[in-house]
Amino acid sequence: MKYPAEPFKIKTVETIEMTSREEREDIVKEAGYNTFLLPSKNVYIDLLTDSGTSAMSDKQWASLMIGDEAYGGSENWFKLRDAVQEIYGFDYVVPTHQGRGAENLLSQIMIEEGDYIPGNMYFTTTKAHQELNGGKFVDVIIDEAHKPSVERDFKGNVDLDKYKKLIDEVGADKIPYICVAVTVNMAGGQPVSMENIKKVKEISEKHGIKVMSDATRCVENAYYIKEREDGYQDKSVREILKEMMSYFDGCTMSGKKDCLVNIGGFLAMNDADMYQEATSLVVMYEGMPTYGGMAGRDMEAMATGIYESVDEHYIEHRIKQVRYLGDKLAEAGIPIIKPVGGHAVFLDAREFLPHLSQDQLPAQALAAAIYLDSGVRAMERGVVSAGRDADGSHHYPKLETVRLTIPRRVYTYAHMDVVANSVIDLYEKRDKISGLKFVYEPPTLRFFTSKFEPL
Ligand SMILES: Cc1ncc(COP(=O)(O)O)c(/C=N/[C@@H](Cc2ccccc2)C(=O)O)c1O
Repeated sequence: MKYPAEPFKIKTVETIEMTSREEREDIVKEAGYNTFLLPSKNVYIDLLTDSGTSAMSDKQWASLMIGDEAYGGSENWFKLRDAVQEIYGFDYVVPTHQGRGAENLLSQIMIEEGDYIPGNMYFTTTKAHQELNGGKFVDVIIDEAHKPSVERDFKGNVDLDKYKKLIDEVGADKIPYICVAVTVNMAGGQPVSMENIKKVKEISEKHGIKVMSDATRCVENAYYIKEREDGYQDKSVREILKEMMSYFDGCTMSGKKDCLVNIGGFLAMNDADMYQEATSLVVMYEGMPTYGGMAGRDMEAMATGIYESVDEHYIEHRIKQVRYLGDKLAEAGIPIIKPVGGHAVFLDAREFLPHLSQDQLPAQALAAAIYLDSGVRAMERGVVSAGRDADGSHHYPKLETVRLTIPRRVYTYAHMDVVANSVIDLYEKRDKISGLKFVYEPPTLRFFTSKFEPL
């Protein structure tokens, strides 16, 4: 079915309020035209992120009642460890409070000053932790990933020639690992094919380079392999996911996405020595290696969510609900990144607002305009998110986008219609949208807390 009905019935509801246009003008000004700084109570449909915003199932809520809050050896820890071993296939698991906790551990363990970390397009926190430990991120994604209107089945793929060229240039001994994100968030939630993962593994093994994954949205990636890659149509998403992860030496996981929980994450690996290092480090940052910054109840909920995330009906609806919104916008001629990704529809702000240069912060301006128009909250994924280069100038990314990020099991198709209608109405009066300028800019990860004013 092109757009399947929600494979769940609603048992608990959380009412959402609609503000007036006049109220939103004051609210967005108070938030410095930064959607991260909007009070949740003033947001009608919240598409800021799919991180930590999923609806938990009744079974997950029941998990909270069997939280074993023992400081060491919590029963919930063993359930989480077993779930990771069974669904992803890694031998060792170190729990962390969320993805950044795992990125911190991995970067400290694997990276030395002057190392190079190739990856399929940057992600803000991943790159920040790599650089914090003296590493230099090198983008080895295929060129098409930086071209919004170019359609490819697997736009998240690694460009194998770029990867091999980097190895030849800097030497394999300066590359502790390649980080393959599945899917690629900043490219528009674009997947990586199984064939590409296998080839990356082959090249890496030849040079003694480890292959790590940012597995944050790996179930969505597995669904695209089932849908688009020859030889996988008759396999279950669960089987595809297991095969996919078998080519990695380990992964960082933000459980707040595909694992369907509000908090949680882990670092997984197959190497016993690396596990030993990680367990001695985790106590510094997250707590015992049997809770890693999570309560027992959260570990239980995550173990349950891991099993639910590979349910065929759940993941089919998840992907196709996002596609529904993307298709509606594309049919109306709205410029979006194509093909539609797994977790969000990305508006091409450069095409949407051709009268604004990147210095006028088009994606930030468009996100603020959408909130003003309809109370829908989106996220800027352009020059503001990209930050500044070492010489202090803006880092101008090729992609200047606004991300409409769909939480899992939260909204219905009717909400998608509200979002689509608002964006389409705004597009018709897009020339009225003015640019923004910084009035406050923090030194790192500026998109979270910067404040702006209309030009
Ligand atoms: C591919 C990938 N890898 C790691 C992480 C970190 O995981 P965590 O520490 O948040 O659990 C994330 C988090 N993505 C969230 C939240 C976010 C984070 C930074 C800037 C904007 C938004 C988002 O995309 O909305 C991710 O997408």
